[in-house]
Parts: sequence; structure tokens; C-alpha cells
Amino acid sequence: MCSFKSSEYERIEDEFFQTVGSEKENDNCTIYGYKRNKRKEVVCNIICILFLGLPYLVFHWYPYLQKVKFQKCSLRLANIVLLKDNHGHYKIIHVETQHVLVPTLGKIYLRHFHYKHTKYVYHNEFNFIPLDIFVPPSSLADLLQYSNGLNQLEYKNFLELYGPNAITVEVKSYWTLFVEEVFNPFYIFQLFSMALWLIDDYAIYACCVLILILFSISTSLYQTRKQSEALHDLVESSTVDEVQILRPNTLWGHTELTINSRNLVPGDLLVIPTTGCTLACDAVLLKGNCIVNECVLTGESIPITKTPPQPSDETYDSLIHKRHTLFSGTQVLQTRYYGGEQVLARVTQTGFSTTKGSLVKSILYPAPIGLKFYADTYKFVFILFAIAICGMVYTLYTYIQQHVSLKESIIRALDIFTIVVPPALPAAMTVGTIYSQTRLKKLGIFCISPQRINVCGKIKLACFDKTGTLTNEGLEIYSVIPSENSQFTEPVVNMDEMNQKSLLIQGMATCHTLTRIDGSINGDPLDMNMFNSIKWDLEEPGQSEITRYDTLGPVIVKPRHQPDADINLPYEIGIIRQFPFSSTQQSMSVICRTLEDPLMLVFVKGAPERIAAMCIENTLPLNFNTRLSEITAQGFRVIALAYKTLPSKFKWKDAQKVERVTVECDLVFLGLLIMQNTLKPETQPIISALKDANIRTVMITGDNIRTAISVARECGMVALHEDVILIKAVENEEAEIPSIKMERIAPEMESMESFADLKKLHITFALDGKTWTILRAYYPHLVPKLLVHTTVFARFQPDQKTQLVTHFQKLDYMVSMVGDGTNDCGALKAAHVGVSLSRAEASVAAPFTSSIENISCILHLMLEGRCALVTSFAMIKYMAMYSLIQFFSVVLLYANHSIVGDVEFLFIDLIIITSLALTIGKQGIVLFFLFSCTLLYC
Ligand SMILES: Nc1ncnc2c1ncn2[C@@H]1O[C@H](COP(=O)(O)OP(=O)(O)OP(=O)(O)O)[C@@H](O)[C@H]1O
Repeated sequence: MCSFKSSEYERIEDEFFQTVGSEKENDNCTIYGYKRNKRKEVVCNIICILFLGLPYLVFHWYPYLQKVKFQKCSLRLANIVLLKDNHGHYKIIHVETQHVLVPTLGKIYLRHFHYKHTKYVYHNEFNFIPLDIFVPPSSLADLLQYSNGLNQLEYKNFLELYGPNAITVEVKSYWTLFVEEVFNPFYIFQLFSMALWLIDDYAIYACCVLILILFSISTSLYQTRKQSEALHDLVESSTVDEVQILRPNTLWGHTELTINSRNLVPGDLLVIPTTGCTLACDAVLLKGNCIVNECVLTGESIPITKTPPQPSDETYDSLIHKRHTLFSGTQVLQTRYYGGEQVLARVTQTGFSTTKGSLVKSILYPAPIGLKFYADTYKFVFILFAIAICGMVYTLYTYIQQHVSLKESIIRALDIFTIVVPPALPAAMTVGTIYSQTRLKKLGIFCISPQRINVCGKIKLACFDKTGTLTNEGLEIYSVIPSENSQFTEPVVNMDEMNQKSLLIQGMATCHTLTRIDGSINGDPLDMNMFNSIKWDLEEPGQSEITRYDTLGPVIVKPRHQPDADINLPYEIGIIRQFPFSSTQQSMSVICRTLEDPLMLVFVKGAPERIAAMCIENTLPLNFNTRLSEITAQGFRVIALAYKTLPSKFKWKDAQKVERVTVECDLVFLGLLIMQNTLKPETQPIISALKDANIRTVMITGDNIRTAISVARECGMVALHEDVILIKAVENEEAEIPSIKMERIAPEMESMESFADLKKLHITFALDGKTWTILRAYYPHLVPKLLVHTTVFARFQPDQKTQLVTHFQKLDYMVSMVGDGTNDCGALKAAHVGVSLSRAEASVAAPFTSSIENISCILHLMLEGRCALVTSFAMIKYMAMYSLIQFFSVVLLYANHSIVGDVEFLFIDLIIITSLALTIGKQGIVLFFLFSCTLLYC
């Protein structure tokens, strides 16, 4: 029996329907089982033919009605499912069958259907579940087990099961788009109107409206096509044609094959070329290290080192084990290989199941934005229809009273209907967005979800990441404060004054994941500044070093000016193992060894609170916390360093196997690195502009809370006269529930419940990630109240940032989030308007990518959003006015048994066209010209 994540899919009683999809992503739908019924289908087809195919059109608009052709049955027997999504839209999907080999389940008969690029397969107990849940996840040990790859039979079966490895964004031909658009109820209605006008001798008017409709359709087709082309190109820019894989070979173990990347399947053994490559799938690294650029997924182009995981029974999860996972679409810049062996990775996910695939899916099928404007537009059309019906009834009544023939009465009544609904409505609705998008592009803001532009105009809460967004990314080292004998010594500003062999300098030289790419050192800006400040050199592993450091070629660091004159024994340190930095851990560590030194050392650096928790208590200076508070209160960014000596029996092999938790404990505190946290010059004016516009601003950062408050004050997010209160969760071993404390309670505030007058008292809150988790768990009723008054959210981990944005949305805020990728990717996706500051032209990390790397982009977006909204509103108001004026004039004329002539109608509409021409621009002017010519001709 396989191990499903059954908690997500409870056993259902009624097998006739079931919920599928992800509730977390607000994408759950209900499916109902049906099977084909020949008799019903034949009857239905006959009726459709008798009614000239009209029922087919109705089925196309309302797929729900298609169920009349089928017979309701249990999902176990269903060959058709009727799917209802959480927005009430229906879809008929056919269930297919196949005989395939499923890992750990063997060869089985599989029933499945595809929805939104996800394959749902039938399971006897849980009905339809996504394929990646159906196939049991592997443990790390299973994945790491070295084999020669999949054999031909397994491969064929897996290819059938998983399908081709492709993330295709379909770019439909203009013709296909045209056919789809024409079947839209709005255009069908317009065609019906034109037919009516032709019968009613309004030929010229009908022809002119036809031109208008064609213009409207072409604009809409051009826009749709352009958008899908842009997304297609973006996705294609990070795809690859050919890959090398290993296949078993009875004679010599394995053969290396070059195959088309579309043919990759989970389980394949991928060979990563030494020269680097773009990855075609998600894969877990088995052998060797890789340095990758994940800019396309995260927006941040810092090279990241990927290492193979340790074998264990832990279930592999690409998000938890992302330091060991190579993601589809990302670029391997370099590989490190040992003893000339190949760098290998095992494919874990392909196609739309990869991380890139899910990001593309979220763009292709975005969650509805819930902008009132769209709902109001539907109401507007509905009201027009209601008015039209009144007009029709009135016209019929007056014509019948005047004893006009029934045919003419009906034609006149239907005419009223066609007058009320304006033909250029769809074009008018989107024109504002198209122009805003073009202007944004000129400003360096790339948009992959144009419908979000309107939302930008409604932003009420602007969230900002701190480091790299509000402040400069290149944090310059201001000073170091070494600790000797558990006491802080005097701060050192000039690193040259320090002993090159001191442990603190050794830590600064080794505790990073810097790497040389094309001869220059690359990596995290913080690490780069730290390393550059001590003036050491870094050498990548080469063949000659292999012998010096046992069997492995480590990264070597050495001072530019050797401290000892001993030429035979240079002073250099080899970095044997790296545990890269992670935002969740807030630390990183390395194992290293000085040349000819028998003992290995561990250096750890990270957030001071984290490092303090890893240190032996008596190695920490007594005034550690007060000193830290003093420094952070001045707005400095502080990193702590610590080390420990490993036992003499700890050898190179142990270093490769040892777990991170074993290394990052019982440390000796070494000192603090103080970094300058300077604001970008644009930050303060933009924050003040936002405040003037009454838009709330908040900071969500991974940094220390006092540093964050200081930066918030400096940039004007917290006004100088405002009092900041730290909300803190205090865990007490005796009490079951942690208590909530306020660090500086203003005299006027007595209890947590008295939130009413905070604004008047000029009080704002700041809270950290730990408190946030406790608040959500034990004090959920306080969360909304606190959120309304909190400006600084510090020490927030990536998932907490996402939770916070979602909570703000629940409070009915239209939320924007500006960040520089990596630790805020989730928040960027969750926000109504996510803007990733990135040098890359575009990434799938967020709906907007700004190449202007400061927060001024948010102002441009808000302005353009408002422009687009105002244009759309103006258009709707204008259309409404025009329709109603024309409607009342015509009804009055009909009442007097008079009508508007063909050219008269055209003349009235011409005024509209002129106005449109002025609004729309060049295309409109051409159209205006066209109409004028027609009129003159008439
Ligand atoms: N390269 C690094 N090595 C060790 N520790 C680091 C490194 N970079 C950051 N840290 C520590 O981890 C903490 C969390 O880092 P994270 O990247 O999540 O957020 P941040 O960069 O501080 O702020 P923001 O969320 O505003 O970008 C930092 O405040 C710092 O103390």
C-alpha cells in the first residue's frame, strides 16, 4: 500500500462528487461523476440540429447544461467529470484511461483527467488525487541511492505516466483567438443586432458597426496574443533543448545519452556539464556541488551553492531541501567535481509539476482579484439590459396601440435592445490598461499580469522588504567588536590592525559561500563586503590542491600579504564543507582547516540572537544583549561570529557526512560585525509621498527588530513624534500559553484591548516573527487589532511574510509588496500587487518586475493603475450616457411613430467615435477618418 498524504484528502462518503485542488491556494473545485449515454446524446444532437445549432452555442456558454447529455454516476465509473471551480465556473472534462507502471505500486490500470496542467488520477480510496500525491514521495536515502538510471522499460512507462517534460504557454493563432472571441455572448449579440439592422434597412449603419466590432475584436486579439507571446518568450528563455542522462548498460554499468529535454522523466539521472547549463527540470543533486543563478524564479541574481543532501529516511521535499535541489529554468553557472567524476542529479519533477511550472500555472490561472470595478461593470451591463427590456415592452405596447404590423413592432422592439448595449464596450474596458502597460514598460517595469494594473490604482497598504529594497544591498562593514575572554573589546574600524591569524579574521575569511565566476568573486553582497574588508584572496579548487587537502579540492582563502615569511608553508585555509545561509535558519557555517594544521574548525555566522543560542553560555559577554540593543538601535545591521574546534579524530570523510545541527552547537563566541545600513536616496521621499496620499506603509524584514525600527524612523515610515511599542511573546515554562508583553507601555495604555485611541496617541507597534507565530496560535482575536496598528514586522521568516500579507488581505486591504526576491517570493506572489526589484528583465517571481532598483516603482504603478482605472470609468460613464440618450430619443420617436434614419444613426454615433478617437489615440483617429469618409459618401 502506498503512503499518501491522506490528511489532505479525507475519505469521502458520497462518491458522486468530490473536492479537488488546493484550498491553501484558494483553488479548490468540486467534481461530479457522469458517464456517456448514447440515447441522450443522439436526442440532444437532433434537437441542436433542429434549432440550427443554437443549443451548441448555449452549451459552449454554459457547460453546466451539457450534463443533460450524460448520465450521473459515481466517480469510480465516471468517464466524464463536471468540474465546478470556486468562482462558480463549470467545465466538462473527459476521463482517460491508461495501463502504466507506477513507482512502488507496479503496473496498474489508471483513470485520469487533466485540469489546469495538473494530472488527477483515480485512487480506490480517495477518488481523484493529483499525480504527485498518488505517487508516494521518496526518502532522501532512496533518491541518493546511486544507480545507473532508469532502464528502457521503466523509462517508457514513466514517460507515459508523467507525460512530456514541457512547460508550454500556448500562443494561439489569430484565427483560433478570433473564433473563440466571436463566440463570446457579447459579439454574438452584436451579430444578431447587425442582422436585425440589415433586415430593417440600416445597411450603412450595420456596416459601420461591423467595422467598429472588427476594430474592437482586433484590439482585444492583439492584446491577448501579445500577452501570451510575452509569457511564452519568458518561459522559453529559460528552457533547454538537449540534456545528458545516464542509462544502465549491461556491459559497462552505464551509457551517457543525449536526449531531448522533453523526454526527461522523474527518476532519470541527469549529468550536469562542467561548463554549466540551464536546467530542464527539478532535480536533487547526488554528486558534486553546483553554483546556480535562480534569478528567473526569485528575481535575485546572487549565485547560490547547491550541495548533495545527506542520506536519511526523511521524505524529500523540494522546498524544505531547496539547498540540495536544482530548479527548472535556473542556470548552473559552475560545477565542482571531485576527482574528475561527473556531477549527477536525479530528476524529481518535470513539466508543470516543477517549481517553475507552478509559478507559470499561477500566472496562467490567476486567482480573481476581486476588484469592485469588474463587478460593477457586470452590474452596468445588466442594468442596460433591464432598461432595454423596459424599452422593448413600451415600444411593443405603443406600436400595437398604433395598429402597426406585428413584424414591424417586433423589429422596432428588438432595435431598442440593440441600441442600448454599446458595441465598443470590450475595447473601451481594456484600453486604459493597454496604454498603462506600455508606459510602464518604458519606465522599466515589466508586467506579466496586465489585469493587475487596475488593482495598482486601489492599493491601500504598501509593504516593503528592508534590505536591498529600502536600504542598499551592499552593506559596508563599519567596524568589528571582538570578544576576548567573554568580554567585548574596543571596536576595530580598520581591519588591517587586526592579527591576520586571529580567529575572528579566520571566520571572516572563511564563513561565506563566495565563489569565483569568470575570474571575479561573486556571492551574497554581505559576504562580499565582509571578505573584501579583510583583503584576503580566494582560490577555487584546482587539480594541484587535491593532494594537499586529502582527496577533495576545497576553496582556499589566504591573506594577500602573508603574515609569516615562511615561503615553504604559506598561511592558507581550505574550506572543506559549507552549510549555506538560509533565511529560515538565519545563519550559515563552514568547516575548514588551516594548511598543515591537524585540527578542523567550524565557523558560524548569522543573526546575533541565533548565534547566541548556539554558543556555550559562558563564552558570551555578560553585556551581550545590552550592547546588541545599543548598536541595533542606531540602525546598524549586526552579524555575530562564533567558532569551535573539532576533535582530532574528525576527518575529511566525517566533514562530508556530518549534519548541520551537530556543527552549529556548543560554539565559542568570537565577536560582532557591524554593518552600515544606508537608505537608498529615493526611499524617504517615496515613503513620504505615500503617506501624503494616505497610503499605509509597513516594513516586513528578516533583520533585527531594533535595526528595523531605526530604519523605519529614518525613512519616515514611523514619524519622529510616534512612540513605538514592542509587542513581545514571553514563553514561561510554568504557563501553558505564552504571555504577550509590551516593552514600552505608554502611560495611557493599560490593557491589550484598549486599541481605540492609538492613532491619537501617536503610537505604533513593532513585533517579531516569534511573537507573530504565538499570536496566531494563542491570541487570534488580537491579530486583526494589532495588524491595524503595527508598522514594523521584524525577524520574519519567508513563510511568515506570506502569512502576514494574506492576513492583511483578510482585513480588506489592497496590498502591494515590494521586495528583492528570495526570502519574499511567497509574499510577492500572495500580494495583490507584487513587485520584484531585479536586474533581470522579467522573472516569474512576481506579477511586476522593476529594473529600477528602488521603491519609486510603486509610485509609478499606483499612478498608472489610477490612470487605467480612471480611463475605464470615464469610458463606462460615457458609454452609459450615450446609450441612455440614444435610447430615450429613440423611444420618444417610436412613441410618435417616427424613426431615426440610417445616416442619422450614423451621425449620432460619429460623435461617439470622435470622442473615442480623442481618447484612444492613433487607431481611433484612423477609424474616425474612415467613418467620416463613409458619411461623406452617403
Ligand atoms: N550571508 C549571511 N550569512 C549569515 N547570516 C546572514 C547572512 N545574511 C543575512 N544574515 C542574517 O540573517 C538574518 C535574516 O536574513 P534575511 O535575508 O532573511 O533578511 P534580511 O536580509 O535581514 O532582511 P530583509 O528581509 O529585509 O531582506 C539577517 O538579519 C542577518 O542577521
